[in-house]
Amino acid sequence: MRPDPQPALLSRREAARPIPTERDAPRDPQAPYLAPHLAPYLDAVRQGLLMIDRAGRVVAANAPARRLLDSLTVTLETDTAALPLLRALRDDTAPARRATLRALRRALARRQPVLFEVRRRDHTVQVELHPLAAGGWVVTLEDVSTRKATEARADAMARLDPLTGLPNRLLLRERLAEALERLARSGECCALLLIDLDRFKPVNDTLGHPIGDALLATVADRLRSTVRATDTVARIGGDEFVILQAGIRDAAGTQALARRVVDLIGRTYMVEGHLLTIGASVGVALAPEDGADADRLLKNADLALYRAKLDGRGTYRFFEPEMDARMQARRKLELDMRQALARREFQLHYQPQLQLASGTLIGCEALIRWRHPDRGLVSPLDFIPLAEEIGLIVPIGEWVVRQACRDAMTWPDPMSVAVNVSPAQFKSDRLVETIISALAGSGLPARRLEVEITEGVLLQENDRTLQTLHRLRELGVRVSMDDFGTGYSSLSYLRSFPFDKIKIDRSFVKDLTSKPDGEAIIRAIAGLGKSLGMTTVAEGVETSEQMQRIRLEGCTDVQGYLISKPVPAEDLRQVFAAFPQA
Ligand SMILES: Nc1nc2c(ncn2[C@@H]2O[C@@H]3COP(=O)(O)O[C@H]4[C@@H](O)[C@H](n5cnc6c(=O)[nH]c(N)nc65)O[C@@H]4COP(=O)(O)O[C@H]3[C@H]2O)c(=O)[nH]1
Repeated sequence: MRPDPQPALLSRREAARPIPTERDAPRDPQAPYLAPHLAPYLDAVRQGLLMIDRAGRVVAANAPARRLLDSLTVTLETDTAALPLLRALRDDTAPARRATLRALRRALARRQPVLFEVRRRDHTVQVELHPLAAGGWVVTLEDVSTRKATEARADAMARLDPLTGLPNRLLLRERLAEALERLARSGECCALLLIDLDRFKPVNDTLGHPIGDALLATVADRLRSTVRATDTVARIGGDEFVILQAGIRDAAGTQALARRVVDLIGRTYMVEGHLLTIGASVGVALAPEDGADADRLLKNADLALYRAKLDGRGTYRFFEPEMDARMQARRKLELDMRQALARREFQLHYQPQLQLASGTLIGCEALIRWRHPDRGLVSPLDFIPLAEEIGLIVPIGEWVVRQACRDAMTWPDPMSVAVNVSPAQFKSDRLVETIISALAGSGLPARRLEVEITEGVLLQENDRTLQTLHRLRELGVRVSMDDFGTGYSSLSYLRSFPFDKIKIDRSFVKDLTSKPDGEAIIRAIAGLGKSLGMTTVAEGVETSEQMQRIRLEGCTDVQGYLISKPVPAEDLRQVFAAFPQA
């Protein structure tokens, strides 16, 4: 037997009837809809309530329902047919209205509950239809304008960076999508400028986050002040900003903007009594030539930014297709490097250090080499920075320490071995444990191991770094400061930790004979070392004249091609034999 077909909400004829208007309103509009004895109960309900019978007629409506319908400028009349009434509940926006009607039609046909929202100016009413088992429907109406306004505010907040008030990555993405749509529709081009602050981290680390935050807010103001109202300035990361330049005609305007950004950000800041200088590197990608989708544009702007940083920072670069090729090469290097450890392609070379007073060799610095299957011997300068960037320096550095300790055990006591330790290794937490295990595994006494660090190490998380350095000192490992004088706070770092040794950068040794102040600098550092009880090693000594001067200026040790180039472990015996034993 076929089930009883559910009656339609309205017959065709009824549905075609126009919605009654104010003019047709009965004298007592409440009368037909609620039995007088029910009215006080249903009118007390907060929600609007409409009851629709099996024939699709509104048979009851409480007062809140009438008020809400009124607010939507829909009039309820005697004998109002439900479907035209529901149809009259429409959004002001055509697409939303079509979607609502479609959902309504489907739900009515299948007799399923349906919920939709009706927006009219600043009003939003939520309408919910529930089919009744016996036929007919109950409709609830609720004013959700306040909730909607709160949600809209929260939505807007979720798209803003709270610190600077600038659009965040999410909003930037939306604006970029709109710009690309305009590009497809009307050919209006746009540019994406990716801005990375140079030297922001040291400010944040040394002066604290409140100062860093205030600085970022000022940077945001400066960026805002230099763009047009149609452009978007966004903050998408700690010290990363983006400008989406809309409606550009040629690259000249973008170039001028990029130049302005570098100049503006590079000007001095006064933040809570601190005079600060930072810089900006900018990578630029243009749509459509550098990409017509958001991901491609962002990626290419990022490649251009990478180039700007490589070229010394404080500058801007436009994307060029060869940058992509270079990045591919970098990726290949990265892949090769990841395999190099397992394939035993790394090797240590050692460069001896000579004690000037005794004329004896006191130890060697371990310098890594990569014997690449296709490229031959690769200099650490060509792969250590990348290894640091991608964190691979941690396992590589571990291998260096273990191998260096094993090799040093074959040298005459008390010759020591010095290893370079990168900032990323200090961050990894494993450094001290690795060193303890390398010493234990090789049997090398801690006093024969030396750790060389550069200013880069001390620039990061100072307290934790100093703790690690102190732990190493407690083990008996010596700590030396490498490339002294090349950073801008070398002197202040000498006060923060009792280094055993200062290594004077080879640029000063090179200047020794060519620049008048070369001698004075070496003399000053040697004097400083002496008064602080630290040995001083001059690096990069290539001529006997340089060695002579260095001796006169008071340095204790020398290292350089004059003594020996870095050599493989197996050639060291020969080098040692050429010098008197300690
Ligand atoms: N022109 C000239 N150069 C001289 C002379 N004497 C030594 N050198 C070179 O100067 C560099 C000294 O090492 P560094 O300043 O620690 O600088 C090192 C160090 O920062 C890094 N490095 C090397 N091995 C390691 C390692 O195992 N771990 C880490 N983290 N870094 C390493 O790579 C840098 C470069 O290493 P190398 O290419 O081996 O370059 C070495 C060495 O070969 C000289 O008389 N004249």
